[in-house]
Amino acid sequence: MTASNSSSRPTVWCIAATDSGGGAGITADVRTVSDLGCHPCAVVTAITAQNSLMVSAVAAVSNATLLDQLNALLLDMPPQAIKIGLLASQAQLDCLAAWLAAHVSHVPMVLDPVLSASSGSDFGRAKLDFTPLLAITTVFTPNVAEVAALIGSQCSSSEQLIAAMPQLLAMTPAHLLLKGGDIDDAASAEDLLYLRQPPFCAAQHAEQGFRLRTPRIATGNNHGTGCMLSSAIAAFIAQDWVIPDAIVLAKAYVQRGLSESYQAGMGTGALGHSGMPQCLNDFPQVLPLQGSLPTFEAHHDNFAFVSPIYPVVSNCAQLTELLRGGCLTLQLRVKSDDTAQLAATIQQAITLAKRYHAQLFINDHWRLALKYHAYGVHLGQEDVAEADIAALRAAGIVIGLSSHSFFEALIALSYRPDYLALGHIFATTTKVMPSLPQGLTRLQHYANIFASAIPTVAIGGIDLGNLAQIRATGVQAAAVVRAVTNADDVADAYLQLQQQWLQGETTWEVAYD
Ligand SMILES: Cc1ncc(COP(=O)(O)OP(=O)(O)O)c(N)n1
Ligand SMILES: Cc1nc(C(=O)O)sc1CCOP(=O)(O)O
Ligand SMILES: [Mg+2]
Repeated sequence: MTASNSSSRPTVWCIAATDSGGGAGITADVRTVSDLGCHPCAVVTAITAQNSLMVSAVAAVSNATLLDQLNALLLDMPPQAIKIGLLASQAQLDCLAAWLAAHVSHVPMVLDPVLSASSGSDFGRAKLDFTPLLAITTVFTPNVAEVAALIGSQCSSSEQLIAAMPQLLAMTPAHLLLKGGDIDDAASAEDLLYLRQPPFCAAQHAEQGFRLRTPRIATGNNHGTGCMLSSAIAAFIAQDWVIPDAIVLAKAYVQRGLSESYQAGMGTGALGHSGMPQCLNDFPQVLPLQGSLPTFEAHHDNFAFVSPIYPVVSNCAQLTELLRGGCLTLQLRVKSDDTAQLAATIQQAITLAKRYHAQLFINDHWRLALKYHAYGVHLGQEDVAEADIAALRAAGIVIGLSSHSFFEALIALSYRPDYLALGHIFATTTKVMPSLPQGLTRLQHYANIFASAIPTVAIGGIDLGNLAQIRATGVQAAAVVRAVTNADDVADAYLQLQQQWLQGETTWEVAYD
């Protein structure tokens, strides 16, 4: 057995107060960060005397002691992400903000303002001015009571949280995660997310609000939920998940923590810590902030890829060769502004595919797919919001949707597609991608979580050399462009890939990047 490589654990600084009761504060942060595979460093801002029933004292550390801790860490253990929790005074907040701005302003910071705890404790900090910290914050996570204190008016409903957003956005360049768990709703809990433009994410989700909805877990043991959420976000950011993914993964982690919460003391008990989220049901639904999704008929429960190798081509000549070669799952992806030519090509392709009873997906052009009665459409995140999904459903057209992150996959699932594409796995020259290649380790996470709920297909940089590893993750299909279209004989290239996939069922093991 080999020891795990300590350098593979990113460092997360937790700047927060102790909780003598063990369920919240820096105790919860350190457990969370460690449980999620990062190394936690603990910078104590105050020592609290508390149990599961009450907070009886908060003793601030001096600014000198705070700076001693930070300077010691900076010398030896620079952070990949920082979580900031309870701060004891305005002087401490100002001192911390100045130090962070001077030394680590490039590091992503998650700020949980901790003015009011989910256990009901009020730390008496309602008058803190967070302005200096908010200028350098990456993700800001106030709850409803904290939003009320920040904007100086009543806030106890989702509508009031939405109304508060412009005022909060004016205070900070951070992404906002407004926690609605304390809003009175028996069935579900809903946080509101406002995304700026996160790095390595497509622009279509930037500067927009979303509802992150989870079923409410019936437990009174929720001490430290805000601490756990913010430190989990920091841990996932430190592991290079894009910010929307860090947020939905952290939400899933807290949801599981609530499911596995336990009584500790006579009052508000503590949360379970159960590692990387594994269960789709723990993830929030990602819904638009305004309006609602149209209600769709159920997706085609029995859709399956006939061919696990799914070539994506741009013309009818290659489509014909593939159909003759026995390929029964294909996509026509034509990027052209010539509308007459486009319509003719799509109509011809649909007619051809029907002759072979093939599953032909039309990329992007859902109106033409409807008009010419295609078997299926493949839509990107930018297409799906404006596509008439209800009309496609009513016409019996099978729908595949793209995703490039957990966040996008959750958006896609809210449209109830028939399959989910996971991209891009390896580097590709076929198209310019805003996202980074996901790699096999991440594909394995996606497959673990999504592949049992919906057929999945991996795409991006897949060829004969890496197909076996893709197959081993458990996705149901691999979509390929260049591996087929650049071959002299496209049908032969397809057959080799198909053969490799079918052979690989028992003989290959995944080797992670
Ligand atoms: C199987 C499959 N997966 C993903 C894509 C990408 O679709 P989209 O996001 O719509 O991007 P474009 O293909 O339109 O550039 C796909 N085409 N097929
Ligand atoms: C069209 C497309 N969509 C992607 C996604 O990630 O959504 S990657 C991609 C190109 C895949 O081409 P190749 O197999 O030549 O790398
Ligand atoms: Mg598209």
